[in-house]
Amino acid sequence: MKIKNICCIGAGYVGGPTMAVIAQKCPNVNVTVVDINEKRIKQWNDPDVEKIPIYEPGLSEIVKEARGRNLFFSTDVDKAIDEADMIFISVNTPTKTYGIGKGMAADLKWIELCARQIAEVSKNDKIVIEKSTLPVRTAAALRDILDSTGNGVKYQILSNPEFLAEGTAVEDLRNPDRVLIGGDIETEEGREAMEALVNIYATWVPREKILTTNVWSSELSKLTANAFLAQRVSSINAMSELCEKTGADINEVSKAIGMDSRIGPKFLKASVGFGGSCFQKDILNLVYIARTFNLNEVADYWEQVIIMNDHQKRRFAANMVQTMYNTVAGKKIAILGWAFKKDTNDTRESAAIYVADYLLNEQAEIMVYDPKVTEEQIYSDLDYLGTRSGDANRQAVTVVNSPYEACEDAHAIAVLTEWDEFKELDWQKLYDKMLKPAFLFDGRRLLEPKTKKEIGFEFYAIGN
Ligand SMILES: NC(=O)c1ccc[n+]([C@@H]2O[C@H](COP(=O)([O-])OP(=O)(O)OC[C@H]3O[C@@H](n4cnc5c(N)ncnc54)[C@H](O)[C@@H]3O)[C@@H](O)[C@H]2O)c1
Ligand SMILES: O=c1ccn([C@@H]2O[C@H](COP(=O)(O)OP(=O)(O)O[C@H]3O[C@H](CO)[C@@H](O)[C@H](O)[C@H]3O)[C@@H](O)[C@H]2O)c(=O)[nH]1
Repeated sequence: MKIKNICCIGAGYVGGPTMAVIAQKCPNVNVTVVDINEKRIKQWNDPDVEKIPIYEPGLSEIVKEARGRNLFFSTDVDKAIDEADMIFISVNTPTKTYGIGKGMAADLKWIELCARQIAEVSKNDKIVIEKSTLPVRTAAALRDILDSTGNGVKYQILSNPEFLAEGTAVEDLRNPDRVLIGGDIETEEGREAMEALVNIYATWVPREKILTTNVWSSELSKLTANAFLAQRVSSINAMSELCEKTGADINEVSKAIGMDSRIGPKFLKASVGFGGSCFQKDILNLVYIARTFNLNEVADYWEQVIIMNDHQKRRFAANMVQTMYNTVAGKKIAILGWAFKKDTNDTRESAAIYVADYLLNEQAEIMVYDPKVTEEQIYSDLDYLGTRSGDANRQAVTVVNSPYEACEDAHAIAVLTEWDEFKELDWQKLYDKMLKPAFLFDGRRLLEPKTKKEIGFEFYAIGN
């Protein structure tokens, strides 16, 4: 089966970069990324390619090369569905904020809307691909909806979860550890559909890295991968607290255990807590699924990863208050870094939001500097928590364009994202601008302690 037209519904952090790379690698396939968010599509089409809505190293260059050639961004969802042989669904699947499963289950309303729209518009057979992260067995619901029109159109449903990490999306897409494709391996049509998708990826991914499984294994593998990764971060963060009490150093512990080839060195960096749109949401979803099957021990086991992460964020902020003589009321605190990790402008579930909220409850005055996150986004993150009014957030928080401005007359600095540029700052200059004693809290183990202490900082780092 030769694929000529691909449609991707959802022009977000996954749909945008993933389709840009497919378009670049497969110049003979037309790729149209559609979204109901007009502003987002307008940004993707901005003549100034640096203004595309997602910051990822290397992405603007790819968009520049492929956009207008075989990569298109549009709000005309129906047209793109109609023309496509293959449709990726890459819409958001956040944690539900209402009704049954509130705060735990994945909200599948956008997925269902896509399925209904595909069913309504399609006039010829299609391969429909779950790119979004979904609860295991969602494909069965998609099939029900797609097959319910009775218009004779046949669908093959595949699961093709995305494993890219933000900040390294382009590199991860170009050189994935594996590509996972789940489908109906029992039927000829199912195998053909899987082969069509395998062929797209095989343009640039070695065949042995393309894994095919049944649909349920593929859906569940995505949740499992995120649960395992997040569990490593919570495990090392749990140990960081013990390090702080015992004189052990978490970086030394990480290195020592990571050299065991059975453990491996990655994802053992202690931090102020993991953030991002995926880990928490996917584990909560996993916990919810386990509970619906009455697997309470399984659910409790994974829930602990989240409990530990919430504790890490809270205890970092509490330690700041305690260290600064048990009060930060009226004190100016500079937060360096708002994104949930470096090299992205994404702030979803960023630890910085929760640390700031905690400090604001203690009546601190906050200055924020992040190289990629906008002022509008920072206020919207705080407003979303609903802890205080929008006016109160704007009164207590100031967003600035330079770290030096953030530190003017500050009592403390908290480094909450591991941006490389923070390592290169003129720390003497920052110190000189601050009130004394000048406190420096490193939530990322980014900074070299010795030189900071020599300057005169009261220096505290996670797990030290
Ligand atoms: N962000 C990541 O790094 C990452 C990595 C792997 C997997 N995922 C998963 O991929 C999915 C998408 O994540 P994201 O970060 O790209 O989300 P996102 O919020 O950045 O993008 C989703 C987009 O879908 C659009 N949308 C929603 N319903 C629509 C509809 N009916 N028609 C057209 N457009 C619609 C939204 O307007 C939005 O722009 C989620 O399931 C997520 O769990 C995300
Ligand atoms: O040793 C580590 C590694 C990560 N983190 C933090 O963990 C969070 C998540 O980081 P990362 O996994 O690198 O970024 P994401 O973009 O959230 O990617 C995860 O979530 C995606 C969405 O499902 C998956 O596709 C990826 O494979 C998975 O790594 C960030 O806050 C990191 O700072 C740590 O604190 N210590």
